[in-house]
Amino acid sequence: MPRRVLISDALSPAAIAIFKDRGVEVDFQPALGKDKEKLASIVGGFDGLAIRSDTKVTAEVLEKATRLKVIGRAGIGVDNVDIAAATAKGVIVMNTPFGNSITTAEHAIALMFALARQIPTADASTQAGKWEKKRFMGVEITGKVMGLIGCGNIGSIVAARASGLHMHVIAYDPFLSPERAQDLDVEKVDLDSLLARADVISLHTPLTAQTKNILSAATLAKTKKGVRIINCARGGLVDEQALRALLDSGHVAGAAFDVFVDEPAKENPLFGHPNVVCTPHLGASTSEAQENVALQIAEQMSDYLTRGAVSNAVNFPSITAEEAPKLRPFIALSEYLGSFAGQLVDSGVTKVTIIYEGAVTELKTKALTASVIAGLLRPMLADVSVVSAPAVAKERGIVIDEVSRAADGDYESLITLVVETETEERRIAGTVFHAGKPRIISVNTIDVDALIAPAMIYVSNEDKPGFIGRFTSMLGAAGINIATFALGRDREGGSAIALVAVDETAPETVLAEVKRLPGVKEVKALSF
Ligand SMILES: NC(=O)C1=CN([C@@H]2O[C@H](COP(=O)(O)OP(=O)(O)OC[C@H]3O[C@@H](n4cnc5c(N)ncnc54)[C@H](O)[C@@H]3O)[C@@H](O)[C@H]2O)C=CC1
Ligand SMILES: O=C(O)C(=O)COP(=O)(O)O
Repeated sequence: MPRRVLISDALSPAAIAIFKDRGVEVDFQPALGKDKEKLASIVGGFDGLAIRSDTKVTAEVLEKATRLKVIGRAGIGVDNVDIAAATAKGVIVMNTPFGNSITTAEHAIALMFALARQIPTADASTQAGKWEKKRFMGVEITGKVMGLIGCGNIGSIVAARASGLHMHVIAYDPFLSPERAQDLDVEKVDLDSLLARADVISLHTPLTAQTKNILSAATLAKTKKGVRIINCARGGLVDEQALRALLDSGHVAGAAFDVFVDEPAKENPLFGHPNVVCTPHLGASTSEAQENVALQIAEQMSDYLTRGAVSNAVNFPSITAEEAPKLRPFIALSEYLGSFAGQLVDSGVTKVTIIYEGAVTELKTKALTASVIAGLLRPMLADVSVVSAPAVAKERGIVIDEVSRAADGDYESLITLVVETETEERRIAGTVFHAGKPRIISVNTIDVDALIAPAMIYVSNEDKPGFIGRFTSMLGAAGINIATFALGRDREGGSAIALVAVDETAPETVLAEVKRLPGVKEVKALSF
């Protein structure tokens, strides 16, 4: 069935051609994002949803998105997507982290000049025929201190532009390394010194619990008199009421805002002040940036939907189109290992250790770990997916440990899964042979060689003569056909296991009969 993508925001039409070229059907409804009800009513028919900031992908929308596999944000901020709800549903959320950063940095600089020379009000006054030359006394930018809150992609471009304008750039960003600060010719400072020293403050962080109201009444009070404040990042970083009060008192000389707590902003505490310049979330709105982000998101989404490649996902590790086919059999193996263990354990899982050995360590083991966890949880939680599994496991307090080491046995690649519960430990290992078929090669340290089949029976027993004959006769008598039969034991007369692929699922009554055979310790029907 062809993949279908809904574009619910004003993306550049360049995206449509890319989707079509890659064999993905597109429904382009650029105004749909503003209509939550309509979006929810049709989203169920699509595998992909391409958006900008107008579309709010809430838990309610996701609830209806039964077929959705990927949300693509043509831009940077994904705060309009309920990532936790998307992850819980196994939906990949990807963005284009660089496509509009230059454009947004340029908007911050444009706003700085608009404030410094009062260009919007001077323009309005001049065109009204007033010629108020004396009213519009500006300030020079050269030699002033630019204080950046957040110095990531956009902040660092603003830093370079500001340095080019002969400003002294200081930055508050706890994640900015001293080496990177030096490369950028930026002085790394703490928030209080930035507030005390900056003539212009420009915000470039995402909106998080830590950054919400980072400029609050208390922090704004520590700013230098005459400061100018620019927000091209996200509404909510600045307390709008508190800023208005300081504009009114004359402490803050000007504010230029592109983003607001409530968008679209029809009313706002900042509106109407003579020293405020506002734009309607235009930071990313240049033809160059829009072309960039539309092309990029269409490529990324098509690559995922048609080839399994994941790039720039905020809730899943990246996988290139070249890696995807190599990874696929190992993803299947990982899910089988997890599912096998999940079907064997009887009590709550507390810890999962996944040991990767040999060539498989070169692959994206994060994706494999996610697959193991999805397989492990699926017998207990119906709709867990590779995307949602790590978050679900974390929520349940399951400790996940990943170990990678060189091969030291017969296999080029080996994955061993150790699952601990309050009462037991299970250890299952598997590999992928050249033909790409996953195989189980040991269970609880007993060697075996079994291909995985949709229906299997697992038996652990004492290694005593007569068991196999009785067991297979029992299956025969119940009309259960054996497809393959794999055996293993630790030593003669010790512990043994049987992994039997059968043509149909063995009923409980038959399993109970097998359990009563002498020497049988455990019997389970497995389905994959
Ligand atoms: N107005 C518009 O149209 C646009 C707005 N944006 C917004 O700009 C913001 C920044 O984007 P990028 O630079 O691409 O993101 P980025 O992730 O590259 O940089 C963000 C920086 O903020 C820093 N940071 C995080 N928490 C912090 C904290 N508590 N205090 C100080 N610094 C902190 C991070 O360490 C990072 O260096 C995002 O919110 C994005 O959504 C992006 C594009 C267009
Ligand atoms: O990329 C971002 O984070 C933006 O805020 C740009 O938003 P937009 O795509 O213009 O609605």
